[in-house]
Amino acid sequence: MKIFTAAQIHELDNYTITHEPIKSIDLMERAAKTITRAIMDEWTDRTPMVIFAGPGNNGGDSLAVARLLAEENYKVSVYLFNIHNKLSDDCAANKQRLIDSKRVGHFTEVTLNFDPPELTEDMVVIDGLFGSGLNKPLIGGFASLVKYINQCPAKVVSIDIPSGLMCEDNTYNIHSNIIRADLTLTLQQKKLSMMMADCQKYIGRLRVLDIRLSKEYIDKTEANCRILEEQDVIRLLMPRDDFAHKGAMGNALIIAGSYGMAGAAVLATRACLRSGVGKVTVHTPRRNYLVMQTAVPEAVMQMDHEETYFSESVDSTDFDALGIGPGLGLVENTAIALIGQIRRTSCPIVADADALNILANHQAWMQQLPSGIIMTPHPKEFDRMAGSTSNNDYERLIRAQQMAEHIKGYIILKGHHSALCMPDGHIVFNATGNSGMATAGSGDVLTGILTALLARGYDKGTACQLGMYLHGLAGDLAAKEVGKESLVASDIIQFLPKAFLKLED
Ligand SMILES: NC(=O)C1=CN([C@@H]2O[C@H](COP(=O)(O)OP(=O)(O)OC[C@H]3O[C@@H](n4cnc5c(N)ncnc54)[C@H](O)[C@@H]3O)[C@@H](O)[C@H]2O)[C@H](O)CC1
Ligand SMILES: [K+]
Repeated sequence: MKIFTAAQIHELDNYTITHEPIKSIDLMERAAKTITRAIMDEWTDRTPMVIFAGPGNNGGDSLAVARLLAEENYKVSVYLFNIHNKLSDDCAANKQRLIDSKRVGHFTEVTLNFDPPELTEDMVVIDGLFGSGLNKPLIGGFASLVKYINQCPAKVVSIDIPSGLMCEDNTYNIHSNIIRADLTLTLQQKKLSMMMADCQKYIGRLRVLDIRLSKEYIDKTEANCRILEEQDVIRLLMPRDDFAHKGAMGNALIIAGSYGMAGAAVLATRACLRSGVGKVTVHTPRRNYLVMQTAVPEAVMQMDHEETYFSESVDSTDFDALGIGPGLGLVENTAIALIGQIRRTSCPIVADADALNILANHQAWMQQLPSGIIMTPHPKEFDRMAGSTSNNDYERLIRAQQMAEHIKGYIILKGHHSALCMPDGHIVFNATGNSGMATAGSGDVLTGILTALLARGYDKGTACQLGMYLHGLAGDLAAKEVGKESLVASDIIQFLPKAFLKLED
């Protein structure tokens, strides 16, 4: 699914109106019918509905919904906020339709003073104050109204987007003046702010409603951000040749583990082996020998000269991909070996965990990274690498996007919806995964998967998309079996085969 900007959404709206063609008021009616059906799926006509409508088309939608619910025998009270005595045309038309229908129990047009109704637990508030046309933070009377709604015990449904929330950047928003919805019914496409973990508290549960806006516009319009879906991923899968032999299926090298962190090497290596690669070699400190041989007998061992840490870069000419970083530790010898390794490696590289922490500690090295490098930081690792803390998830995302463009690399910012920032500035959000995967070792597994896919011959952008999707999907399948609370990183590996099978089906 493409994620359009507020400006593009507006264009999409207009394009639909002129090309379908359909009158804008009829399009609003179509949207309102879809929204009404979604509300009726959730609450019966015994639930009193209180509608707060704004002066624009979001308000127009909600007035139409009020009328349609009343026609379905819902008890409906409506407050239309028209403090500047200026309604959009379709909002004004829907005000008239609502008055004419005579079905709505209570209708107040607020022009000056507002006496708020009592909102009780059994009620549902429909928030149609502002939608994608919001252009500045809410203040004054609207801010007070938002606060009043937020502290009431009623359930809150937002139409299109919680009022007060911007579609994209909320850095300079006033967060106390944003509706905290229980359910958001967004129209046609998700908005960028809906992908941010720190905006989830406003959005609540999210449903995307298809209001049949122009498919032609959606298909032909370039979007900077998109959400990865199963059908996209299935198209990315390479078939496995029936006559494949291990030599042709890729040769991966994992450099991981230090004394006390052998587990990270085990997880990355096992995940790599489970992701379709022909052969995996793991380079790790001597003392990990027994652990590795026992835990991952399928892997080839390559022992470092040192007992407890990675000390010297190795020849990687025979390998098709390198995964480096899990459990590596931060000693200075390792740091020097790491940059040496990155410099002498010509195959694709995945750098994770301590590889990223080392780069963060040696900012000058950040400028020397080979183009095409793949880095998989979680937010804290990213902030360390970027040399600054971001105030919010949007700011961090934009920084990651800029960094990916600058170093011409791929950055997978891990999180609620992991975001892949590509060297050309595009951002791809992952839709799989769950909170149970926020557990030690989960990132090491991703490193292993990515390294395998690269070695197997996927190009970097494809490997990143496929890798993060499979990682999340395996986590979702694991969570179904063991629950999110008990999920550990090994479970993700255990469910990788089922994740591949699901895509291949
Ligand atoms: N494309 C679609 O999917 C469809 C969307 N619909 C609905 O239309 C709204 C967007 O409507 P629009 O009229 O453009 O904007 P709003 O209703 O969000 O508000 C515009 C209104 O508010 C003023 N304003 C903006 N910011 C503030 C502020 N901080 N304080 C006070 N006033 C503010 C602005 O000047 C305008 O007057 C979309 O979300 C959908 O709900 C269509 O109905 C169907 C197709
Ligand atoms: K709204």
